[in-house]
Amino acid sequence: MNKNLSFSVHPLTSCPLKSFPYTSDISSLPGVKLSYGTAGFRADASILSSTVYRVGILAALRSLKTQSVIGLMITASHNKVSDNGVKIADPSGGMLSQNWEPFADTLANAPTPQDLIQLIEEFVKKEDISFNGVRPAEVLLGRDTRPSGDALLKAAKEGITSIVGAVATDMGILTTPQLHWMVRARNKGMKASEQDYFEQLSSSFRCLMDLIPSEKSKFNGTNDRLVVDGANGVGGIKLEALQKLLSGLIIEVRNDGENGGVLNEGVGADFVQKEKVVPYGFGSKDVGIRCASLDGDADRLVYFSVLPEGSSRIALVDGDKILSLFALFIREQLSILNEQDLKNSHQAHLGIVQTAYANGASTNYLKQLGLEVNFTPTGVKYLHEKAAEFDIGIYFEANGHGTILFSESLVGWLEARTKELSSKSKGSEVEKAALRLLAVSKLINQAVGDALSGLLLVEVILQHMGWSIHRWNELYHDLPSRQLKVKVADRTAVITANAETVVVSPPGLQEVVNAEIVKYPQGRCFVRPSGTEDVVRVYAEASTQEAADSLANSVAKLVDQFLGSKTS
Ligand SMILES: CC(=O)N[C@H]1[C@@H](OP(=O)(O)O)O[C@H](CO)[C@@H](O)[C@@H]1O
Ligand SMILES: [Mg+2]
Repeated sequence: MNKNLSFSVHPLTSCPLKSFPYTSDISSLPGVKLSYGTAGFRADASILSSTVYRVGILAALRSLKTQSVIGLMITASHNKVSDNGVKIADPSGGMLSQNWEPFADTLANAPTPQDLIQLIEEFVKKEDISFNGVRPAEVLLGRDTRPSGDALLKAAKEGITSIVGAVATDMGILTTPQLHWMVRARNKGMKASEQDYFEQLSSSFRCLMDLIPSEKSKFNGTNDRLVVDGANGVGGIKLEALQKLLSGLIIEVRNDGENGGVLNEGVGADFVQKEKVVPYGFGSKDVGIRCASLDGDADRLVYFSVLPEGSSRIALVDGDKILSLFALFIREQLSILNEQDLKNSHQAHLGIVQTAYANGASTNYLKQLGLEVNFTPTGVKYLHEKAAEFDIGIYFEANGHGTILFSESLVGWLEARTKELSSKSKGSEVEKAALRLLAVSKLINQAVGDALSGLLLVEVILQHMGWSIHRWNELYHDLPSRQLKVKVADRTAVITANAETVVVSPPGLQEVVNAEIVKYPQGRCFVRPSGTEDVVRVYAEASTQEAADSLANSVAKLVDQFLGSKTS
């Protein structure tokens, strides 16, 4: 392999690239084609260095194009420890702009260094990226606790600094949401260190705790205790650091990676949500206690309590229920403001965003509260984009990834109004509601779903309501559901519409699925190609578990008939 291919400056773009130390290790693996999906690039860590190197180049170009700080996170989230991945945080702290994803794909899959150089030159020209007289590129780097992180970090740094003048700043081992938070903070000219993150979360948590109505807080010694499964990843370590700044909450972290546990193996939010059993380290001693589980990079959060019968079964409190709890609290504060504050010219609009995987019972519950519920395709980027359309937009995937977005205009109004009220109506209900909303906007990560900030918000709302996890879980009862994966010859043959609830191609499939659904009371079922695995997913819901299983199985058979089994 040509290890240090020198590059001559292109006459048209004057693209001052230096060298290409990582020739493509992907091209030597026939059949491997990477695609920048909802989770960036993910694969076995041993084949990723050239990809991460190339994403380093991409991040530096993105920084030049936007004239802002960009983030590059090395993680494979809830996947196994031998996997790794890489994704980019845009200037807002959100996901990489969707119109750069095709470039990311071609860059990652370019077979030779020459192809790579040509692609970059063409893209730089097309996007009109300038190298002269502009702010040099700056990329913040983060990685999770995976052992492969160090080597991939080195590849990323080399990719970034192959663009002349570009600066790569290593922020260390972080949760994914911490890195996104830092990118957003840097671009807003705010303090952006890890300590600043911890201080913002802990001070807004304290503020919300201080605003709990005294008659509502029925918590006693047992109820301020929370046990957290850290998935043997980065989240548990960070939570242990964060909790030193908190009072009024006792957190015990298990599976923090210190005692030989393997990342995501029998632990973590993905395992708990999918398997609906206790993670390793939990059992009959925990019956009735409030427990939470983070995923490997701490951007997903679910709660659970261990059931008395057996000791491995749990009552799962998933992302839909976290969303419902948040929606109730926000709605309560907004109605105080909208109804009682005569000066409130800002009648704030609250919107809820879910995907088709949200349990139908949660959607019904939210609609019964009078809330507007919107649906988007699966993938955080779609939910986030939709939620940003509201004054306050709450989004969650059932798997526990979500957050609450506040519009800048609402935050500006709340800041001004709380100042005004603090001199004229100090201690009034209206002032408290405005202060609470402002504190939530600072506590909950505005860049991306964040298990640590989500956890603190859940905890303070439960204390505000005086609720146990059982009371919370009783908000509504989930409809029985079943998810299946079908391996087909070509999953891209499945094309969907209406937020992935209707199959438009292959023709005729939706009609036969509909004919199945009508056989089941409260039946709902949809079919979509996964964005992260080479499978077609089938989701079914019905009034009993047997019916949901039977509906899912029949539809999986239909998918198989229409699309043909995978031959390998
Ligand atoms: C049913 C399901 O859980 N789908 C997950 C999964 O996407 P798929 O496109 O379904 O593979 O991974 C995504 C990225 O982590 C996550 O956003 C999404 O919720
Ligand atoms: Mg994750």
